This record gives sequence, C-alpha cells and structure tokens, in this order.
Amino acid sequence: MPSDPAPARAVGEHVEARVPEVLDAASPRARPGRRREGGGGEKGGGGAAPSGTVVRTEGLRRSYGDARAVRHALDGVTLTIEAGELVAVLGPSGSGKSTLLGVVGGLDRGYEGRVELFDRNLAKMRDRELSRLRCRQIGFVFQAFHLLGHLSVLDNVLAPALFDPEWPDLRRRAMELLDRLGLADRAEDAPGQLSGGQRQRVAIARALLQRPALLLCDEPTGNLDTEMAARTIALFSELHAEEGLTVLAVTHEERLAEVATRVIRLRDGRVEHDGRGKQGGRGKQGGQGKQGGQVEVGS
Ligand SMILES: Nc1ncnc2c1ncn2[C@@H]1O[C@H](COP(=O)(O)OP(=O)(O)OP(=O)(O)O)[C@@H](O)[C@H]1O
Repeated sequence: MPSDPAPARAVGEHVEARVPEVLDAASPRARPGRRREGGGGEKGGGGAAPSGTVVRTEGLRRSYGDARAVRHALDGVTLTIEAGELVAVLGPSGSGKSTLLGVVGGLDRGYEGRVELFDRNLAKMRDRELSRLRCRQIGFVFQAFHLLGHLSVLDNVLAPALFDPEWPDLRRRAMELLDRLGLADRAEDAPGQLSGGQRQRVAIARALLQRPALLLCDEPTGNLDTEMAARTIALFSELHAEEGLTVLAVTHEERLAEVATRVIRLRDGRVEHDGRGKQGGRGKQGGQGKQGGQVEVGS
C-alpha cells in the first residue's frame, strides 16, 4: 500500500484552477447516501436495490451532413434501460455506438426524437440542470482518459470529489477501487508513468468513485491486456451486484458481453438485436429488434 495520500487541501491547490476541466472529464458528484433524483433509489453499498427507469429513448435519431448527403448515425432507436441493468452495446464500426453514449450522457443534444434520463426529458432541461444531473448521477469512461498529468494517480481518482464533504470516505473508496483494479501500488505515481491500460483503469476508478447511478463506458477494456480486462469486467459485475450500478458499455469485448444482463446490437444506427445477456435481465426491455435469448457476440 502506498504512503498516506495527500490531504484534500493539497489536491485542491492543484486542481482548483482546472475545476471545469476536471468536472467535465469525469465526475459523478453524488454523495453516498444521497437520494437519486428521479427515482434511482438510494446510493451506497448495502442499500435498497435501485429501481426505476434510468434511460428511455423513443425514435432517437442523430443525423450528420446536409439535405443532399444526410447520414443517420442513429436512426430511430427506441429502448428503455432500467436501474441495475448491465448492458453491453455491440455492433460494427460506424453503427452508432459512441453516438448513442454521447446522446444518452447528455453530451450531444443535436438529436431528434425523445430521450429521458431518470424520467426527465433531456430536451426540456437547461444546460445547467443537465450538467448538474450529469455530475451527480453519471460516470463516464471515455476512450481518451482525460487524466491530469500534474496530479498523482490517487489525486486524479479523487479530483471530481474535491468539494465533497464525504472526502475521507471517498479517499478510502478511491484506494479500494485502485486496489481492485490492480493499481494500489501506483497511487502516488504520475499518470505519465503508467501504461495506456493502467491509465484507462485510473479513469475507470475515477468514474466509479462517487457511486454513479449510471456508468457510461466507451470501450472500457480497449487498452487492457487479457488479465486486466477480466479484472475490470469482474469489478463492473461486482459493483453491479453490490451497489446496483447501472452500466451501459460500448464494447467489442466478448467477456464483457458475457457478464451483461442485456446485450444490444446496433447496425447502421438501428437496434438489430436487444436481448438478455448470459446473466439474464432485470428490467423490461424496450428495443425494436429481436427479443430474448442468448446472443452471439463479436462483430
Ligand atoms: N461528428 C460527426 N460528424 C459527422 N459524422 C459523424 C460524427 N460522429 C459520428 N459520425 C458518423 O456517425 C456514424 C456512427 O459513428 P459512431 O462513432 O457512433 O460509431 P461507432 O459504432 O461508435 O464506431 P466505432 O466502433 O468505430 O467506434 C459513423 O458513420 C460516423 O462517421
């Protein structure tokens, strides 16, 4: 285990000047025990199982280009994701997977159709409200890690919690997450000293720090070797079981799809398949593709 990590104030001095960047990059700023907005249930391990609808899309379309050459990255996607589902989103390159994450995470508002997050219509939310919802409820793991090079690994994980009064608990959780991701002995290192896969795991720990209601991941195991991919997938699966974490993960990783409760496959911006994963489903499934059964993975 590393030596005692820097106190909050020391991290604050480093991070303060870059707060918007830090918060944009990473941060579900919900506190353990805080009731989720919109029916997501209680946060925190050992609490009541989460319930309610986390994401609902109806006729979701996202288009690029102009009238002469329009391309629909998403073309009429209708689905409902209930709290506690672990959803793997598969599909060939260009099928709309990352676009779906961007819209569902409230990062891309240039869509048509209806999108609800925690039972709230995204189109009706002001930027400030949306940004608050994002910070409190959603953890993002992007393909780019957005780590701050001048902070240690541990401080990167803690950065989104800078103003959170639960700091001591979160520091313990940060170390626990790093440990579970095989990085406890690197907590004091700078991100520049880590491999791509290690940095990816730091970004994952950061996204999970404040127990988001919804974790959105774009290829979360894309840079990991076989053992670390397995360990990361196991962590998602464990947090899903322990904390009722809802996960929507774009992946090409067969094993991630194997621990999923549900697998959605996109093709050409449409839902080609929406069915139970091998671990079974918890909520109702609202895709317009084939339903039920186990799916073949790999595209
Ligand atoms: N900003 C953009 N401008 C124009 N076209 C875009 C933009 N973003 C995405 N697209 C197009 O939308 C389609 C879906 O892209 P998206 O990145 O969602 O696919 P993907 O399934 O995530 O692909 P990959 O597996 O390769 O990451 C692609 O045809 C892509 O070229």
